[in-house]
Parts: sequence; structure tokens; C-alpha cells
Amino acid sequence: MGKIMAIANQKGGVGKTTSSVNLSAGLAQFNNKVLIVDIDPQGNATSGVGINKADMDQCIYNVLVEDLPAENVCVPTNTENLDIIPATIQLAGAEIELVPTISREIRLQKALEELKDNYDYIIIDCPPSLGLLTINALTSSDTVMIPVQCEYYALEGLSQLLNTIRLVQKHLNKQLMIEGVLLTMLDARTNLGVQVIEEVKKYFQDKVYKTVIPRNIRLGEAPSHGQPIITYDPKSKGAEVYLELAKEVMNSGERVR
Ligand SMILES: Nc1ncnc2c1ncn2[C@@H]1O[C@H](COP(=O)(O)OP(=O)(O)OP(=O)(O)O)[C@@H](O)[C@H]1O
Ligand SMILES: [Mg+2]
Repeated sequence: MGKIMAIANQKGGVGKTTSSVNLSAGLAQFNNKVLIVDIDPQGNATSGVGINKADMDQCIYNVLVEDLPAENVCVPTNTENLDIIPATIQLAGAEIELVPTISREIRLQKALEELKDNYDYIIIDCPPSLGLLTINALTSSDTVMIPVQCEYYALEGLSQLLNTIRLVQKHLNKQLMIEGVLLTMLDARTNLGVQVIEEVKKYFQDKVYKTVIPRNIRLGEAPSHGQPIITYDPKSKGAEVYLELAKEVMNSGERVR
């Protein structure tokens, strides 16, 4: 049975999508069958794996709001072993349309239940908010990965996220565990980055992944070519670190709560 992992942080631009796409591609390279679920109306993970959103007449919106089976919207990507459930801008309406519906917090969970056996990993790329879409992701997941940018104010807003995770654990998904905190966009030339790493480690202790993602120009370029880093530039530092992270995730089954 597959492991479902949400990649969440309500702060924008911290590396959620970059990590969703490239961790997924890394896991796929190690022969895991992987599904990305894009639940961000921006649809960055969707375009990041080369899917043209304008060509899509169905997406995760139809699954969440119209009960379309998730299987019907799964599409293969150019990366072997990697499928995606895409998001288009249509999803922007879901946050409000779901409010009056029955079982609005568990719609994604129900949809993914039927798919869980087809994949080794299902990675959910969350939007930068703590609204119903992120709640659906957390309710569906076994674990949550929190990317934290190595910048000043890195920890700001994390208490809100942790509180939301606690509420989901209490009311909707007792199983949910924090998989780990991923430090992203480290600029090794500055002292600030090192200070932030220290601070985050003090707070989260052994929950912080050993792999730290540096700033890497190639990682920033890859999405505009619709490719994960391991195909866009397999020799880059970015490809190396996301493969390392994939290994770490594959070995983290025994991580304790
Ligand atoms: N390690 C990195 N090195 C260089 N650029 C990066 C790196 N990680 C992410 N980026 C770039 O930074 C920007 C923000 O990253 P990303 O889209 O992954 O963040 P996000 O948390 O998904 O954002 P949002 O909250 O809008 O969904 C993107 O342009 C991305 O290409
Ligand atoms: Mg994103």
C-alpha cells in the first residue's frame, strides 16, 4: 500500500512545488511508482512536469467537487513511473464551493483511497494557505513534509501550521505524522543560512532532514522546460540533492513521531 505525503507550508515560495516535483521524480528514478497530486490552483506542479494546463478539461477540481473517480484524471508524465493528477485554475473555486458540501474535509482522502494500492508514493503539492484544500491534503496523508526556506523569518508562521496539523490529528486523521522539515534554498555563502539551520534544528531536532537543498539556478530553470531536475540537468547539484532526499525518504519508514 502506498504512502501518502503532503508537502505543506502556508508561506508562499518556500519550495513546496520544487520539492514535490523533484522528490517525486527522484523516488520514481529509484523504481517506485509515484503519483503527484496537485491541489494548488496555481497548477505549478502540473506545468512543472510538462503538462499543458490549457489542454486539460478535467482536473482535481472535478474529483473534489463533482466526485469524479481520481483514476479518471490521472495522467502519465514524460518521467517513467511518474503520474500526476493535475490542477488547473478551475480549482480556485473549490475552496469556496466545498464549504457547504457534506464531508468537505475528507473528499480527497476518499478519492485517494481507491488509488493507494496502485502507487508506492503519493505526493500532494499544497497551496500556500491553510484552507480546505490543505486540510483535505493533511486529512488524506500518512505524513507531512514541511519545506522551510533558509531565510530570515523562516520560523514565522510555522506555529499556525503546526496548530493546523494538531487539529487535523485530533479531529480528522489520527495517523498523521510530521515526516520532517526540509531546509530549502540555502545560500551557503551567507552566515544567515547557517544561523537559520541552527535555529530550525533547535526547534524541530531530529525531525529535520539531513539533506539540505541549496539554491541552484538549474532548479529554478527546470519548471519552465516542464521537466524535473533529474532529466533537465542530471549532473546538477539540484539533481544530486533531490536524489539524496529521495533516498532519505525511502529510509525514513522507521522515523518516530
Ligand atoms: N533550491 C532552489 N534553487 C533555486 N530556485 C529555487 C529553488 N527552490 C525553488 N526555487 C524557485 O523559487 C520559486 C518558488 O519555489 P516553489 O514554487 O517551489 O515554491 P512554493 O512553496 O511551491 O511556492 P507557492 O507557495 O507559490 O506554491 C520558484 O520560482 C522556484 O523555481
Ligand atoms: Mg507551489
